[in-house]
Amino acid sequence: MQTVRDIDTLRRAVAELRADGGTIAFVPTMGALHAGHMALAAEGRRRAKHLVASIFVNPTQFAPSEDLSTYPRREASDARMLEDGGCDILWAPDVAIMYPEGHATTVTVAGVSADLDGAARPGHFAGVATVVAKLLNQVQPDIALFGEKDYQQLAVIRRMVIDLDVPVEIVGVPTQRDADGLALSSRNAYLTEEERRAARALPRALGEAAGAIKAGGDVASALAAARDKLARAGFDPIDYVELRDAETLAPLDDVRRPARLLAAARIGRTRLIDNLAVG
Ligand SMILES: Nc1ncnc2c1ncn2[C@@H]1O[C@H](COP(=O)(O)OP(=O)(O)OP(=O)(O)O)[C@@H](O)[C@H]1O
Ligand SMILES: CC(C)(CO)[C@@H](O)C(=O)[O-]
Ligand code: BAL
Repeated sequence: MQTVRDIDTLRRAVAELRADGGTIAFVPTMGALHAGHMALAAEGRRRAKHLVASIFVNPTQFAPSEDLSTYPRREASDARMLEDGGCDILWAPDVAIMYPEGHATTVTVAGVSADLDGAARPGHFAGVATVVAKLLNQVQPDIALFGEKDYQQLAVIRRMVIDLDVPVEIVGVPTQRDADGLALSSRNAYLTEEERRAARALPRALGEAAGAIKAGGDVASALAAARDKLARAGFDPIDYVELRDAETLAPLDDVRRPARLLAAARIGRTRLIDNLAVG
């Protein structure tokens, strides 16, 4: 695996892969890799001949009050994991390469970015959409893989790629979970042992709400019960627990269309998100 830190070298390395024939899969990450990221890499390898991954902790998607300065960084062990996962190129630019002096363009995706995490983290999805647009232009892959764990992010990127006519196929990969159901996330590393135990309530609350809704129960009561369970487990604040259209993320109060339960809540200093298909 070749680790690349500037755009000219990246373009040459990608051209060499192209010359070898076959398709290129791309997995963008912020590093601190775990089995969730490696599931994206494995799916990329299944679908394409070559694999490119990026590690870039993108400052523009963090609000000033967020955890940019403490976000886990461990590039050496990440690189070993990617190499073992069959990655050909690790694209690891620094901030001055991604956002050189004079950089002035922002991509905003209206509608699907507006609420949920868009409301809780103002500016977050503009930061994500801008850096993903840049990463896709830099790497120019055939397919790019994103986790369903960040479900709204996946919906924003799908919309952006359609709207900007980006010639790439976006592939969503199911959420990888620990044995007790908690979605794998780099931010789980912030949890104390006690918080980690309490955090199980998040997938369980969503599972119970999904079960109740599928059984024909009242949606508002199922969401209220989920919020209640999270509060009893010590989550505070609970940013949202919502039932949404699985594609547009528009609010829903029944499951006549494919629906998704989405939640975000804080336990101690750690904000966790999760989501589940309903029906
Ligand atoms: N548990 C998971 N299952 C599947 N995909 C995942 C999982 N966790 C992260 N991903 C995906 O990996 C990609 C990179 O995510 P990122 O580097 O932000 O990791 P993360 O664990 O989500 O970190 P964070 O704690 O910041 O949310 C994204 O497409 C994300 O959806
Ligand atoms: C897609 C992404 C790499 C953009 O910075 C990030 O939001 C992430 O890791 O999910
Ligand atoms: N996992 C999405 C990136 C973020 O939370 O900033």
